[in-house]
Amino acid sequence: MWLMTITVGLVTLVLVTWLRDYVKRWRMPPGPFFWPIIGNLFLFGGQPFFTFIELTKRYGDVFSLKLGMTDVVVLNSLDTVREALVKKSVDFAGRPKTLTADVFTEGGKDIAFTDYSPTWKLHRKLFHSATRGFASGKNLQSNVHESLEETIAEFSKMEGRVVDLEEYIYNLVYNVICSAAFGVRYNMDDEEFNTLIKLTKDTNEVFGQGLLADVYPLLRPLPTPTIYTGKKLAEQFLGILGRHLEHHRETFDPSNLRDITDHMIKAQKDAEEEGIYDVTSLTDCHLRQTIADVFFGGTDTTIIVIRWAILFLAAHPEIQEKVAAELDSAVGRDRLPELSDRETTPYMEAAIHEVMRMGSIAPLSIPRATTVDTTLRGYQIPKGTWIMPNLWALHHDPATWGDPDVFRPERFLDENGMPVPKPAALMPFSAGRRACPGEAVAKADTFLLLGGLVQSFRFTIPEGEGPPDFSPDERGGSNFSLPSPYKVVMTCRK
Ligand code: HEM
Repeated sequence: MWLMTITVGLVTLVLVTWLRDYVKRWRMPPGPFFWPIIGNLFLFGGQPFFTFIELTKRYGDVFSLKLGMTDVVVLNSLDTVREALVKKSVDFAGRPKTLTADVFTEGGKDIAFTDYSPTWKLHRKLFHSATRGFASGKNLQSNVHESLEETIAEFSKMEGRVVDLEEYIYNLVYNVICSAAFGVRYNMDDEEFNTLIKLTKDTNEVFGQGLLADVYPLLRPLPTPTIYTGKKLAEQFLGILGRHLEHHRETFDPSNLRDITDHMIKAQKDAEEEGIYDVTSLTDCHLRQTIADVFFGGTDTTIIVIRWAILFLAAHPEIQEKVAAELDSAVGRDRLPELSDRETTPYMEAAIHEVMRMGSIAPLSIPRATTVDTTLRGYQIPKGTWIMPNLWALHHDPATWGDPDVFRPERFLDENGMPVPKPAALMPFSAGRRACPGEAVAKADTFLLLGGLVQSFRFTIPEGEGPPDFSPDERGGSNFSLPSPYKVVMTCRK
């Protein structure tokens, strides 16, 4: 009898919640039918940025879905993204509160996954000034050059062979990020280097697609093996970062800021001296979390950009030749490209824009959440609704780009080969209050790495292979648009 009562009670609760959600939906953007409990879960599988484009045909450029029992609003056009992220930037500046984020951010002490709050604002401000300072300083360039020289030597040994460069690019970029974050450049066989790489890859594997408890918060108290593994991974990773932070504090010299950690310590000290901040939000735990953001925000993204770039250039030899010829005339062949060369290499910059547009590395950005009850296009959006900007849709909209599936850097240049103002619809780093604060570092790294590689090698598709497939690999899921595994042949240009 009691089993029957519990079952009837639960079914009634589920139906009442479902009906209440349906009533709430009347004033929200339209969307497809959703089931009790699972909602539209199946529409989020695979590569949902494609599914969402299909859904715009029926529901328009802004629509509502249910991810389990969580409300999600998807933005599929420049207009809706700008209205939400730029015009109503505070209303849309939150992040969903998820168990995945809590496990890795020691309860929300980082920047990327923390909700909109005074502490987030403070840390973001410090991070922004630290990364800007680092991106314009001389250390970034010399760090990249050192790592690049090693990789160029290694690539030279593989001249003429058919190779998959994924692992090499991963190690190259990871090393560049390590030296940006805490000034250490590792040998490829260094134990700590390989531990860091393994921890990052394991973390992405275990948590890449999030936990069920993220969309069913009632499951949060359940101690699952995945959460246990995640906590262990986070502990080990943060332990290494913590030791580097400690060493930086002991050896800190304000007249020689070596890396982002030093820039952060300096920004922290300045903030303390100004005395206007709550020092309880300036702990080493926060700082360690910020450094972790550099890893999780900067590695995969930059690796994917370089991998897309090599694939697009190998598949378009005439464009690769133009990039190389411009580097030859602006830089020559006796030194690696430097940041000051960016001003005299507009074609290279245009090619990087085009890689970021066609590749759309973070196709759904990082989900936002509304901080208050708000409106969009006259529809109501309740506080706490998850917001997904479909950057892939913006970057592949035929109405904006004409021929979105063609790799054509010229679209960012005028008839004299000079840069045109950056189109508003190009936003690989998103927009508004939470737009990527690592943009300056990412652009500097990409220019130096790609410039050095194209200056040194000609990349070609192996003989006998047809044109490569540019559709993103399914392994990237909803988080990343990454190229499918591919091989190239390298010929030395020097
Ligand atoms: C090509 C490389 C990169 C791409 C395409 C990229 C893209 C993005 C995107 C789309 C977001 C979400 C912004 C939003 O919610 O509106 C983001 C956030 C973020 N990125 Fe990047 N990123 C890149 C490189 C980097 C690098 C190198 C760093 C660190 C040095 C970094 C650190 C962060 C952080 C900390 C956030 C969270 C910002 C916040 O929540 O306030 N990113 N990035």
